[in-house]
Amino acid sequence: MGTVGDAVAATATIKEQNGNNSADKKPTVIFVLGGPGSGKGTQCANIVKFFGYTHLSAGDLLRAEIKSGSENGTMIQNMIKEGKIVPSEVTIKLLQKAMQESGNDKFLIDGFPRNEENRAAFEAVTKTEPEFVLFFDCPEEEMERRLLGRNQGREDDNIDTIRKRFKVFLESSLPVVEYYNAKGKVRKIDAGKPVEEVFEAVKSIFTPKDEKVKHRLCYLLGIQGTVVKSECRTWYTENTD
Ligand SMILES: Nc1ncnc2c1ncn2[C@@H]1O[C@H](COP(=O)(O)OP(=O)(O)OP(=O)(O)O)[C@@H](O)[C@H]1O
Ligand SMILES: Nc1ccn([C@@H]2O[C@H](COP(=O)(O)O)[C@@H](O)[C@H]2O)c(=O)n1
Ligand SMILES: [Mg+2]
Repeated sequence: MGTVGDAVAATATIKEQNGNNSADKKPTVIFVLGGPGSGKGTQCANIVKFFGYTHLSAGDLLRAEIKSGSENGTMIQNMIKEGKIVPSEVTIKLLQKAMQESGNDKFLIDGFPRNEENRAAFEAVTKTEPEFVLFFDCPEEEMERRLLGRNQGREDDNIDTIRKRFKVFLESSLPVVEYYNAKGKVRKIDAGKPVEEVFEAVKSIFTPKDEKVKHRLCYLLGIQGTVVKSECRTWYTENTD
């Protein structure tokens, strides 16, 4: 398992390769975490449509790296088959490249950071803290059912690797969620529900408070026949700064 020492070494290597980018404007980053099969990719696709973020899945980037025939391909493939976490240096380089190429400045980084080494190296290299962490909380039996039914030809969607991935999630990834929770940055979603219901909860996290007020007011004004104007005023006073 990677240590904080490894993370510092990875940071030094990436800095050497990238030069000093400290003058660059920092992007908005949201980390999307949750167990394997909790629905991170599914919900990120919805968030992209509604809120204009660029979705970067660390797992997808690693799988694309294998397909590209890169020198790291075999190592990455073996790690994924075993449900292990690829060294941060490799994953962060892929993330940084994808961020630069996107032309966007708002990112959903899905499935990263997966362990303490990922977290420390990303912050050290990019000097970027996430705006918040969207955490999909889902029972293990439900995640197992979803992964076994996913049918996308993923080499790690078999029961042996799934069990290894669950273990890594509990031992290495949950502590990262706890780290951000202690900083008040975690927005937890009950991800065991149907896709549409989960997205309703996600939307309310991404929708600014004044937008929520506007939507509610429009709703109340739309049914004015049954809801009197004074009730609208009371609601508005109670729900605005
Ligand atoms: N809320 C849901 N209810 C039922 N099925 C779902 C739900 N969300 C996603 N799924 C399905 O579960 C499977 C896994 O979803 P998804 O790929 O989004 O998970 P993930 O968290 O990205 O998983 P991984 O970490 O393995 O990449 C997919 O087949 C998807 O269609
Ligand atoms: N930060 C990460 C993210 C993923 N991996 C490896 O990829 C596998 C699949 O990831 P998904 O998010 O697509 O489920 C994962 O099990 C790891 O082997 C990684 O190393 N580091
Ligand atoms: Mg995914």
